[in-house]
Amino acid sequence: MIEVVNLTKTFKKASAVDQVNLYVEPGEIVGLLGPNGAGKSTTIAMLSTLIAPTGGEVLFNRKSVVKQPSALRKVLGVVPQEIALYTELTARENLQFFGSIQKMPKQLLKKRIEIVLEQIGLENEPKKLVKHYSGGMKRRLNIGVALLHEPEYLIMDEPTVGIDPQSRNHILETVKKLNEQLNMAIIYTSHYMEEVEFLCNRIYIMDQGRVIASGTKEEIKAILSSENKVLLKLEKLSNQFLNELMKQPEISNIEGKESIVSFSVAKETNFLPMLLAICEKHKVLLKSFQVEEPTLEDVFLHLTGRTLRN
Ligand SMILES: Nc1ncnc2c1ncn2[C@@H]1O[C@H](COP(=O)(O)OP(=O)(O)OP(=O)(O)O)[C@@H](O)[C@H]1O
Repeated sequence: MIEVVNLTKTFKKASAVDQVNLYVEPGEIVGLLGPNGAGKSTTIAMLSTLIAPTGGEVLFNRKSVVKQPSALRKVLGVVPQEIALYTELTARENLQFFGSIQKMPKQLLKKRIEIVLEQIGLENEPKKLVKHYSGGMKRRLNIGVALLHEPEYLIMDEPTVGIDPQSRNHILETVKKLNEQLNMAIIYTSHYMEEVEFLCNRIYIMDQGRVIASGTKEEIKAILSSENKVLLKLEKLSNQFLNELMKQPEISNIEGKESIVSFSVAKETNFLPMLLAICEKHKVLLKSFQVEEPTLEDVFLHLTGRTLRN
């Protein structure tokens, strides 16, 4: 098990990571969710022994990683946010190169390269140079490099940023397979709430260097268990209608865009008579309405007053 205890990193007095506590058990997928600058990359840089903490500890099987980094390094793969590949080489040549600088035995490396190429879905691109790859293919190869030594824990730092939807789905499916078939533990950082919801068993939500919520999806959403989100589809949005909604004390987080309006309301509130009366008053035609359970995005908004992707 990897444990992070009161982990802190300060850059020139500015706190990038502030007293973070988290753990990852073998075989689970843990999500680190947070907006840009939340401290996710800095946390995993310390987790993967790339930078030293200012305070706190990283433990692997109860032993300090700072004092003894090699035990964790042996079982850890890291997929960095930046693509680090040789573009004048093929995928196989890149894997060959990265395997040999890790001093992997020749026969083992040969075998692992074939397995990894299949895992990342690049087995049918033997002659193509990486410079001719799409962004998504490069990301897949970047993941492949981290898989060469068959890690038990894999850290992935925003692996789907800036790639096409097809490659994104491929990466998400690969992550699921690695976890389900090989029991690999994955630490997955993202600012895409849907990815974290789809993949992760447990989630840590970070903001401004701190963990502001953690637990299973259900536990985190239970923070808002007293509220539902209501989505209205109108024929046409009017400002008077929105203003009148904003005056209602029982509803909050009102947003209106084009013909869609959303707001939060306490679960036990019977808001329909009030809503229909406002529609009637402002001659707004209500085409449909939907009551939804809260999402992780709603929890983030509730805790910070901001959206994840602003
Ligand atoms: N080497 C550094 N020197 C100074 N400040 C840094 C350094 N690395 C990170 N920071 C600052 O620490 C804070 C956290 O950054 P970090 O990259 O960990 O966030 P993040 O959640 O990974 O965001 P992103 O998704 O943009 O990578 C930011 O304010 C960032 O500017």
